[in-house]
Amino acid sequence: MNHVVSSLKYFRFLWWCQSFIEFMIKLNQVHFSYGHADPIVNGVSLSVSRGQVVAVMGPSGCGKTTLLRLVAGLLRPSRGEATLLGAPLPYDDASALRELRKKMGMLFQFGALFTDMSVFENVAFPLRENTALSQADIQQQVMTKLTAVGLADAAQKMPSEVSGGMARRVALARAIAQNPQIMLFDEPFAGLDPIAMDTIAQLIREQTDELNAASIVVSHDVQETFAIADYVYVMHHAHIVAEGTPMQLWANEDPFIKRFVHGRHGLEVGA
Ligand SMILES: Nc1ncnc2c1ncn2[C@@H]1O[C@H](COP(=O)(O)OP(=O)(O)OP(=O)(O)O)[C@@H](O)[C@H]1O
Repeated sequence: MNHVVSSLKYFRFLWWCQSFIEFMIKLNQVHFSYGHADPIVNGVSLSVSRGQVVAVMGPSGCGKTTLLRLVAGLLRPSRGEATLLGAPLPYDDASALRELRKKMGMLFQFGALFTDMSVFENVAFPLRENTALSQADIQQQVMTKLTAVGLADAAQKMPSEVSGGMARRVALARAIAQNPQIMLFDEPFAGLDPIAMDTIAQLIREQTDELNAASIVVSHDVQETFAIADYVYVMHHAHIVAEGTPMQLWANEDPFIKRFVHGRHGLEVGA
């Protein structure tokens, strides 16, 4: 009897472990090119499990944003497979894709705010569009997110009345308004001062932990990104050329990785 109980405990333990290593995002040998041009993403595999912040870094033009668009299902791989929440992306089923996107929060590089809506309404927008929350719940959720990005006082301002850095934080609050399970951030630190950068980085970490979500951060900023990432992929010329924990990449002796990680980040594609 004891034997059976301990076996059951063991299987429950395995199941518990599995829930932690479950991949929320998985790309398997994904290829993509725009039209007939050279591949922009060439045989890329990556995975992100629950509660992980994974960074994709690399020089300008190496294909990072394209990779994020492939994860979001905005682009379809020419070869390979993209799996989200355990199932292949349903490219041919628009309504399934729409439902899936409701579980995603995306902050894209040029994700502009709606200029004719207040900061509050910008953050409320996805909640009004995609949920049946009451006005009171929307009010509470929006103010929670605005407080998290340090902008509760700016709720009634219009986008034209806030600075560029503040607008970016509003866009971030909007991206996480629905408590998404998958969060995709394209250059979330661009145009921010060091304090705001730190706030945003910590917020990405905290939201990922609180929601037990899976986040991908695309960034050039080694310091901020390494501070919050569990795992990092480095892209160059459409390929993943290195991967590991921030500590492992910090210690990587490859000349390209050393150059990227330890200083001169402004590498061009041909570097
Ligand atoms: N819609 C498009 N049509 C054709 N080519 C594109 C398109 N979008 C991006 N590209 C090209 O794909 C390559 C990779 O672009 P991508 O934006 O993915 O790079 P990135 O690594 O995110 O760059 P950055 O760090 O500068 O944002 C670039 O050469 C770019 O010009």
